[in-house]
Amino acid sequence: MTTLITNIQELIQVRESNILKVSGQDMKRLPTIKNAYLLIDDDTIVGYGPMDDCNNMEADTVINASGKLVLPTWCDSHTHIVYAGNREQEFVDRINGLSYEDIANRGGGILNSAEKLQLTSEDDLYIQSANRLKQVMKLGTGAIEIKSGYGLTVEAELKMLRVIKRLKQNFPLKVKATLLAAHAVPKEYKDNKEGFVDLVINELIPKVAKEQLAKYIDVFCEKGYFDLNDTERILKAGKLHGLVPKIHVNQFNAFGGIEVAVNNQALSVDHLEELTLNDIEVLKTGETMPVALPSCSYFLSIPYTPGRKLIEAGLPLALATDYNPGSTPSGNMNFVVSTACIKMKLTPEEAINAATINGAYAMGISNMYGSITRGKKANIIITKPVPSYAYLPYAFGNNHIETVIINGQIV
Ligand SMILES: N=CN[C@@H](CCC(=O)O)C(=O)O
Ligand SMILES: [Zn+2]
Repeated sequence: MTTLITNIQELIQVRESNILKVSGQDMKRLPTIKNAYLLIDDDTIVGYGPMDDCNNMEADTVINASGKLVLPTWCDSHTHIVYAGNREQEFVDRINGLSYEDIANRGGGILNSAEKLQLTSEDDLYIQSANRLKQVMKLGTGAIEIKSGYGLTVEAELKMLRVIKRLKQNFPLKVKATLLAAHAVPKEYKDNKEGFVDLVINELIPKVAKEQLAKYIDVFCEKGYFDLNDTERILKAGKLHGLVPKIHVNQFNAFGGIEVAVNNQALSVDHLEELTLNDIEVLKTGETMPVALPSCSYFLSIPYTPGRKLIEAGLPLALATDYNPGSTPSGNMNFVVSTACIKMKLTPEEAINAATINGAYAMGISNMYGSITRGKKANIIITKPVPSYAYLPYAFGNNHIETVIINGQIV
């Protein structure tokens, strides 16, 4: 089955060669073709070019995209969309003066979500999560990473990962699973964090690896959660079982977690709201993708990741939502792209590169997703009529998407 999209006002993020990420100055460049066509065969991009080259081309379905833009779907490389219930009461508590830390210290936060999740059946958890996934697909997300981490027991973590597996089987978009093995110290281990890290290393990681329920291993490396030694131990144990590190780090404090991640060949380091000059130097020594989560900064009123500094140091940058019930109850990549432009001073070109090809890199899938390239998956967004691609982040909060195509099919 072939689909031909014609008269595209501008085809965005066209990459002739199959590059895996863009860094530094190159992020300012967003290759496009004006007045273009795009040809899809089944689930694959097979052709594109100027309309002048589209004469007499035939297809089973023809979509006229006159006045509209076509771009690759968003690649959201950091989410926690499998969760139970919500935490709007904590939101109100923060409005009334409590901090995220105060709420965590009194047993709320991640521990609150873990309690809810442990009491929720696997089927109910699946239904709640599937609804969120449907919603983000409509918002243009065509590839997504989903973490565990609200289980905090071996059984509840496995339940989360089995739900992610079902989502992967039942939805057309690309799903990559991460074992967020150490997200918070469970109440039962309050005075025995070592014991919990031992459980993660000796039981949880081997079980998850044996059942092939995750590809990546994550730790919340942060004061009051897991320190450098815990992080190192867990990443090493994960690697021994074939899991690739991809960690939460530098959200509230910068104390060397990035170095641990880079030394363990992490695929990405995520958050980085706090960043030292040394962190930037360390990042320059490896292939780890820095990932910014601007919706989290927005929601918690914490600093934005200094994306400009990273890009000006020649580094790449990816953008993701962090969709979760505590710090970012939103999976809207369009808002993320706008907020990166408005608050982090990324140009529209940089933000779109960060949310497509670099997001795909942060999931290890940029060979097949994240750009308009022959042979890549036909995952695309067709916008409503808009004047230019800069209009997308500019007119923030509006829905500019008309059609989302995933694996060659309209969703
Ligand atoms: N920071 C750690 N984990 C999540 C938030 C978890 C929560 O508050 O439920 C995050 O990435 O922001
Ligand atoms: Zn997160």
